[in-house]
Amino acid sequence: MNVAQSPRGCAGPSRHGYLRATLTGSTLGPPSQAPNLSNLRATTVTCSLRHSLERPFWPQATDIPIIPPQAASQSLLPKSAGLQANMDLSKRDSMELPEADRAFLETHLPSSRSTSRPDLPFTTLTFATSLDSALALAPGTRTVLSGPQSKAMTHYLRSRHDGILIGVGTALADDPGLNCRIAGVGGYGGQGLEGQPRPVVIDPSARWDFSENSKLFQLCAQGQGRAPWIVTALQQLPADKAGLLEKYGGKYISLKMETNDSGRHHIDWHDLLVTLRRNGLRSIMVEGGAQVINSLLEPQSMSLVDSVIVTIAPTWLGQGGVVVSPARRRDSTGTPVAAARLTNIQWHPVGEDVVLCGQIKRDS
Ligand SMILES: NC(=O)c1ccc[n+]([C@@H]2O[C@H](COP(=O)([O-])OP(=O)(O)OC[C@H]3O[C@@H](n4cnc5c(N)ncnc54)[C@H](O)[C@@H]3O)[C@@H](O)[C@H]2O)c1
Ligand SMILES: Nc1nc(=O)c(N)c(NC[C@H](O)[C@H](O)[C@H](O)COP(=O)(O)O)[nH]1
Repeated sequence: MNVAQSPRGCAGPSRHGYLRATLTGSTLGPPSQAPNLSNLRATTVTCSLRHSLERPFWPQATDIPIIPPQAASQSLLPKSAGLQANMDLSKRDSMELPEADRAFLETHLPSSRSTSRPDLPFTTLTFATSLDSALALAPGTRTVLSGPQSKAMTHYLRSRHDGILIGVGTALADDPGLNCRIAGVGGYGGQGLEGQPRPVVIDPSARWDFSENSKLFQLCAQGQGRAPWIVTALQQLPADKAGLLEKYGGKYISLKMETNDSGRHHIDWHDLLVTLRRNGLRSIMVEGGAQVINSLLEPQSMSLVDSVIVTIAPTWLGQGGVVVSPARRRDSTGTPVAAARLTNIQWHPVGEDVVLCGQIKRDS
């Protein structure tokens, strides 16, 4: 089977359009732990760099394992994974990212590229996706996509940014730690909280019912992470939650947000990023989920993104997942056009995944 697709798994901007597969010969190759497609000799997927709009045309993944078994124990992990077996238990949770797996990132990171706007943080959009552009099997379902090496890469990215931003949907689904577990950063053999990013959660109506038992606050208590800043549209804040945040050095940030007819909030990304910069965050990695990413990829916001680093796992999650797919865009004649395109592209195999780095093309 040989197909050309957009990062979200589409073969064309519309049923009658034709996606120009601008990458010849660059294929992901047969995923080493692909679902059992024994009737196919090889699966070659050529990923174009354009977000198209149509629903993915991949067949429903029904009778095939949707998540290949991860290496069940450390002893199965290749040494290069940085998660060697028999590690010193005091660093049990920490990871390492070999130099060979980090050098290619350098030109896409804040230190080597400062944002051209001093009032804004350097903003990196980074997430892990399936071959059909899904972040998770279903809303509210935390789904492991990254292999151990690209997971370590994500944690390395966290050590290189002042802040890490998610939406409340991710906080509710994952109970995430949102810290960095690279060996040598604060809490993992380093000083204080050096290298630990500030978690930022967009939660307009304060839906996140966090407590001392939330993973993030447990890490704070252990000196292995920072307390979150929660961005809300509320002026009156829940006192108990505000008290818990303050206890660990976090806070609510109230920001004016537009609401649509159904009462859904829509943050102004420029306002948010200026506010975070004013609070001292010089760089932010936006990790997801899909609603956060799709809104940041809207025409009026996408120019705020300085760098894109996407981990593509060799897995189809099938229809019904949480999909990254920006809103439809049309040209002046009303014809559907690609929503966004990357430029200055680099593809790097990391373990069984491939990592795509680039910048959003300005005339996207
Ligand atoms: N694979 C990955 O890299 C990755 C990363 C993050 C999350 N996830 C997964 O994605 C799922 C969560 O994604 P999701 O899309 O459901 O939720 P989300 O994390 O995008 O949060 C959605 C909520 O955040 C707020 N929000 C988001 N964008 C906003 C905007 N522009 N203005 C105002 N408020 C905004 C709203 O309250 C919205 O309901 C979970 O299953 C999680 O495990 C995967
Ligand atoms: N890079 C990446 N690969 C994945 O397979 C996956 N599921 C996520 N998901 C990101 C999301 O933001 C998760 O909530 C945090 O990754 C939680 O993980 P931590 O507890 O912070 O380590 N990210």
